[in-house]
Amino acid sequence: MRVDVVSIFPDYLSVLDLSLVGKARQRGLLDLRVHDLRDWTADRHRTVDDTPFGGGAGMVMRPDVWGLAIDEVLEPGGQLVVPTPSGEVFTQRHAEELASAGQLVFACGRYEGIDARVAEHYRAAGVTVRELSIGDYVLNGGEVASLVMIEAVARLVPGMVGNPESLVEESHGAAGLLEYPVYTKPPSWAGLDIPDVLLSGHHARIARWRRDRALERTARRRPDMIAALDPADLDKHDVAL
Ligand SMILES: Nc1ccccc1-c1cnco1
Repeated sequence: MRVDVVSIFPDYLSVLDLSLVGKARQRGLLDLRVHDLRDWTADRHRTVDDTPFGGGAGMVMRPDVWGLAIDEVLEPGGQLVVPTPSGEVFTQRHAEELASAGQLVFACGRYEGIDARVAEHYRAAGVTVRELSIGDYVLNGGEVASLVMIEAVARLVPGMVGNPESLVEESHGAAGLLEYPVYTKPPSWAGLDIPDVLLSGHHARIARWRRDRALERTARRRPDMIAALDPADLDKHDVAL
């Protein structure tokens, strides 16, 4: 998979040289390229933004500069990802969909955003354009959101992680529930012991305990996920004793 990131702060993406994504690049599993949007400007000041039509505070990123950059970087069949607070909220489902693309181009907007005609232009040209938010909070730009999405997508690329079983995300995937609490040695710490059932060696009871804790935690923290559970799946969480 090829991933391109276009930003006015390309150094922000240098963290991608580390860890999982860095290893994937070295192993040729991921072709990651970072570009400075200003390389597609023609003026002395390398201008990428201007005042908004209709007035208002802040600046808007120019469509002509973005168009030159995306025209050069986007391959046929590649998808355009525009991190934006006004986008669909990014979920594991989006990560799975994006992981099957041949190329992803992340357009990192700053200021008040990118001129709306950019997304409109590429959609009209038949390009899949995904305007995605990573959550309801304000960031200064799309770089951090791109890092989040690139990590979520890259780890799904075949060969990226050693044990494919670990890809079935406990918190957002296998059972549609949040992860149950986990414990490791020492068995007693700060006057706190681990639940006895986890020492029982009774696997069915352990599985039941874990399912119950996951259901409790999900009901308390993410009632929306409980509401989204397919009743037919509910028996998936049931464990015969
Ligand atoms: N706040 C932002 C500003 C610029 C580009 C993306 C975002 C964003 C993405 N997900 C949440 O916020």
